[in-house]
Amino acid sequence: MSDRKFEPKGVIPACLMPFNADMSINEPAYRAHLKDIASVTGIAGITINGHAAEVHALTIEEQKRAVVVTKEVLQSDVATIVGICTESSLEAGRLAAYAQKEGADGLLVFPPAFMSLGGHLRPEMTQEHLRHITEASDLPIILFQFPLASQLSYPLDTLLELCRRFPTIRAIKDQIGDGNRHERQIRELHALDRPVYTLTTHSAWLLGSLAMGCDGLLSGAGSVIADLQVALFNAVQAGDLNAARAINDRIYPTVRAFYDDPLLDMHNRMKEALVLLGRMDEAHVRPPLMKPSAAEIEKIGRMMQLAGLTSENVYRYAA
Ligand SMILES: N[C@@H](CC=O)C(=O)O
Repeated sequence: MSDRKFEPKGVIPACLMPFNADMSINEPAYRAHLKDIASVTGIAGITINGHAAEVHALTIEEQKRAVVVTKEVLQSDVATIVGICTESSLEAGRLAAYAQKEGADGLLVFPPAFMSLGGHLRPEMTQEHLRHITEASDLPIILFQFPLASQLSYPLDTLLELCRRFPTIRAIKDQIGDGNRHERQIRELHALDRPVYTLTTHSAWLLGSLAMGCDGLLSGAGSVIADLQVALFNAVQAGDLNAARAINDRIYPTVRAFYDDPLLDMHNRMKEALVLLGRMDEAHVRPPLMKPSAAEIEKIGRMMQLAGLTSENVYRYAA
């Protein structure tokens, strides 16, 4: 276990998971990718086993192996936040305990996907899920607040009650998708007796979201543009709107490359971008994700050019 107490705020990129053509994990490429992200000055940690790493397509053994490999690469230099994404609360508890034993610094807790069939009407089920996790581990938790449209988001009252009941919830990763609700959540989480941070993952409108008072961001796009995200966050924190808008202009073409419909291709496209930028040799995704079309890969290349990103400056562009 790490001896540092991790505070989940600031810029926390979520890494990708490189695969070989036969769909096995490309461990050397994963290690190199982690090193690239970790080389960015100013990040607060790296999230593994998240959407960006195609966690839905990783076995439990692969998720555990990813924790071990990540710790070998990052050691105690950069905080490791482990996604806990499983349909089973028992499995979630076991994964959380494993992550803590292997030295992780925090957990990113996903809602079980089957809860979309009415979980918002049974808040006690979410409490039970979190009970299993918090009894297995006392690591700081980032609770993933899904988009309203997903039917997996926690109603505001439920969210606040979860934060009151489970003191290790220290932040939410917010993808609620509605600006009105987003701002209200930020304010009400800050107003709790034990304030809870908001890490935005509204990666398609980061500037607006950060300006509402977020405490940081946790985004898959950090696998490619972590340095620009750090620069944007710092400019917003400093209240320097002109600088923030200038950085946002550099980020914007990458938003079009990664986050245009259909959203589920976002991390798939980031892999293609890293191949185009010379940071990954190959871009394979596990089905049901499928390789973007040649036309889309061409668009990704064009957007990287528009953003000014090159193999020489990627991860250093904001400097
Ligand atoms: N918004 C996230 C995806 C959700 O986990 C991202 O930007 O990668």
